Amino acid sequence: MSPTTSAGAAPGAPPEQDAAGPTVGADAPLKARPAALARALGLAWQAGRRHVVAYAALTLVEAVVPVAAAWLTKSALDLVIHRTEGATALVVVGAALAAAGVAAIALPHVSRYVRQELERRTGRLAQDRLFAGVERCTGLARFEDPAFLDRLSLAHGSGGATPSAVVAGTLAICQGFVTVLGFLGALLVVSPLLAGAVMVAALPALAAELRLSRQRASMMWRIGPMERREMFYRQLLTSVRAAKELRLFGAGRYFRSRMNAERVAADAERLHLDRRELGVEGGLGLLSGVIAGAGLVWALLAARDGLITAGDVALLASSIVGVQAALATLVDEVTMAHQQLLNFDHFLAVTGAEPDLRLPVRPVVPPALRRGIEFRDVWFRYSPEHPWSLRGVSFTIPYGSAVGLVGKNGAGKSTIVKLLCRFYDPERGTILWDGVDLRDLDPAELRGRIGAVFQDYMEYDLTAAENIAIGDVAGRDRLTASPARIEDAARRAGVHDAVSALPRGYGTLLTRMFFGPDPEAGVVLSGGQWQRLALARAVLGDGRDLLILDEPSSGLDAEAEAEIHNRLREHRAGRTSLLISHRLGAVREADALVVLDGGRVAEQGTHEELIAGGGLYRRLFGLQAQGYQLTDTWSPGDGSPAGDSADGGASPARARSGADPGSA
Ligand SMILES: Nc1ncnc2c1ncn2[C@@H]1O[C@H](COP(=O)(O)OP(=O)(O)OP(=O)(O)O)[C@@H](O)[C@H]1O
Repeated sequence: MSPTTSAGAAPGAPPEQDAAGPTVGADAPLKARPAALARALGLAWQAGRRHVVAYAALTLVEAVVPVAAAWLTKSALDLVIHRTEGATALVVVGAALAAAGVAAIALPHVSRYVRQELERRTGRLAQDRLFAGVERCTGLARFEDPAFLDRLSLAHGSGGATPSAVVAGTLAICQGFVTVLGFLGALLVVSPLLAGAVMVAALPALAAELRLSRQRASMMWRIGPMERREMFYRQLLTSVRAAKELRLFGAGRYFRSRMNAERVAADAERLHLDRRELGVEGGLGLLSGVIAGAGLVWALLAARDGLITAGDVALLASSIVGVQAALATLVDEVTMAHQQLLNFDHFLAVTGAEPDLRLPVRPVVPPALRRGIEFRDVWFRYSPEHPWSLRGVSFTIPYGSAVGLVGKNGAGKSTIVKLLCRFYDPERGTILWDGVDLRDLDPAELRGRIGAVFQDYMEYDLTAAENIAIGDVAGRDRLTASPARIEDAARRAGVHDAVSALPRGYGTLLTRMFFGPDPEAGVVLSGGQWQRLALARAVLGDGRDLLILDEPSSGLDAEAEAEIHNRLREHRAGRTSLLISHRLGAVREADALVVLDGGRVAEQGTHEELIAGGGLYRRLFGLQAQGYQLTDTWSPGDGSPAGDSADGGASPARARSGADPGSA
């Protein structure tokens, strides 16, 4: 299966339409789906039923108030001018009018309060659902798919606010309808013709606004990649890691101009749409104004001729303004809800996406490793557009033995590690865990049996203890490793002394990010100390069947590296492990070595066998050993014991992480 297609899709097949929404990675949706509306309302309902009900009740009352106020004003005027009733009626109407005024002032505040709480609740629920959806991506391929990343950022932006905005929008639409109907009723009483004209003017406005909202959603989709690139440059310009190089190379200005260029391009798209909106909305506003003006002139003339009363004129004026205001709100709300729903589709696509890796219907719980792990004719590429990274790789990691993986940069070593952890599936061939295909195992269970230090290990902005405890997360809300286990892992990784010497020992925060008044609150570790912490994390889970060490000591000084390797050798004793290092001296003692070249296994055997074989390994080893000779006696390729000397072999080289031994 290709890593970029949905689970179960054949390589090269079009992406699947998932049940919950549009396909992850598909084009921008342009039609709001009723299913999306139902899901958004459902989410808001789950987040806060009482708030939805209260908000609905308040909205309906708000809808009726202006119509009631207009009728009451008309009645009051007619009572005053025609004196048909006594003072009591006037007092009642006046009191009712005052109550309507109070309601008109107070209700928006109350409903805003309710709406804000509803927003917070749905926002929390939506965020949790979104990240649960992200967690369902058990592999890595989705995180390398730009279309998915765009969808994710839009989903993040829209998911939290959308359900409550859709509830508010739907209710505002209902409110608009009630208000419009009330005023139209009033208008019909005074002038059916005018009522018709006001209504007809509103329909093109509705259609135009809907069209604009589709264009806005599509524009947001188009500028998504620009915004992501802009964000990348922004983060780069403020990142501590990048600061050294940016200053040394004077590259800050270059990245600033690229950041600005992205913003300019995105803003040009926004401006284009804003202009279109201005034209359309300005034209529609003009049309409404003409209708309202004509209606008022007619009403004044009709009142002068005695055809209608002064109260009717007041009612007509309120109704025209009320209908147009309600229609404008209606149009705005429909547009807004439509746009929110289009964005909500991204949320649904992420939360409803199938897992990126095919999961077995009845996953096998991986048995404790007893025989070993076998790569059998494994072919893999990161996507159909990429070249093969592994081409028919076959080798075995026998139970209880240490296998070293060596090869030049790009040979495929880290790719093998990623396949072993099942971050991707091979396109052809199989990886067997005691004879069981990795694809038949539960990925979480499989990963629970593996301890690993990755080449690009993480540095968490947490305490030292937490940085280690993350290596064995059992609970959902808290880290469960005991202080004794954490300390034991730190000792094995040779970082206990350094951590103990920190201002607050294991409780020291390893970042200056969350700064405060306390200078001891956070410290910054050296690269090698961070690497040791990553190592401690990997060796924390004691019962793990397989230990993977991808360049575990690249950042350490020579003495520290020797010490760490001794400790790790003790820790590995009798365990199954896969070691990757460009420093061949660090892996030569492995039980077997697998040499990769261009995604193929070039040779396999013990250090002695490979040296005797005179192939790639011998050449690489010779080149490294040459750099460490006290006397210049080694000649690459002659296989003389000098290369196998203590200096040439066992002493750790000072190559940096990722250095190509071929170019040492
Ligand atoms: N995420 C990725 N997407 C696309 N191609 C990738 C990705 N990761 C690695 N590759 C490609 O796969 C090939 C093997 O890379 P890999 O990282 O496995 O090599 P490596 O032997 O670990 O190299 P190094 O010694 O430099 O760490 C390379 O050609 C690389 O460009």
